[in-house]
Amino acid sequence: MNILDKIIADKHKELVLKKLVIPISQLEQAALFERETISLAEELKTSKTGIIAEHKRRSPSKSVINQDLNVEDVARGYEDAGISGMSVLTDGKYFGGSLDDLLYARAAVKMPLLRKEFIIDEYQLLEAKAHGADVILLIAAVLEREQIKSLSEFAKSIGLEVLLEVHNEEELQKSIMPSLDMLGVNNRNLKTFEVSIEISKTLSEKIPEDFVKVSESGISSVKAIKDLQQYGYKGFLIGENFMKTNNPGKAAVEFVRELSTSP
Ligand SMILES: O=P(O)(O)OC[C@@H](O)[C@@H](O)c1c[nH]c2ccccc12
Repeated sequence: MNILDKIIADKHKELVLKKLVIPISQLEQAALFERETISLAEELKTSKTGIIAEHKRRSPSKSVINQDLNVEDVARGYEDAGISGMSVLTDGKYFGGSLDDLLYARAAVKMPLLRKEFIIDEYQLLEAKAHGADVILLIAAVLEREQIKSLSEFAKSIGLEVLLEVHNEEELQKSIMPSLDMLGVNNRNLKTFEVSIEISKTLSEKIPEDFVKVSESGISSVKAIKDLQQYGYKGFLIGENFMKTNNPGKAAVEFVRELSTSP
């Protein structure tokens, strides 16, 4: 079993248990369920930087990244840096995140928030909405086309935007459909952890024009972003590069400054 298979097997178990504790009706009654969501796709289309900064305590590939920070401080720091949106990892077992992280980030900032999770069930979309997300991630590597269709359509029906993540051409071809808002190319292979931003470059021309293109993972320099912009990318998902510092907000400010002053 590769790591992705393990994560998904655990997710199935986790969901069975969660549903016993918090029924769907309770999620739908949450105050945040009524909140009007904000569009990340629109933000990326008009933004100069297009950075989506992530809150990530640890990961299966790097183990501990940073366990000492407060998610509200990180969120405020990112927002003050003028980034386009924030990604909040909510998986507990492998990434040290939680739905509470999403909730606290929501309480701290106004910018669009992405629930970064391994989504396999509509229940997780209701959770995302109830905890203040604006956008959800769907990972093509773990979903059939029919699942991508039903999950993305359900997300849209409750006002959530959809970022679909692919890592190769086959995943891209099976996934293209109108209910997606943004197409993300993950530069990291989730099964082997190998990272290369060349993947974003190669796949860029295969992505239909009407999707906002996002490059994800392994981005640590302004040069990489300048390069990717040449390939039509509007969004850049950055986690570790900010989270490994003791002040991710400050790291983001410096990065944004360099990006906006570089030719
Ligand atoms: O820390 P990085 O290399 O900047 O990567 C961020 C983000 O792209 C990565 O965390 C990610 C991309 N897709 C995912 C799917 C699940 C978990 C995590 C991810």
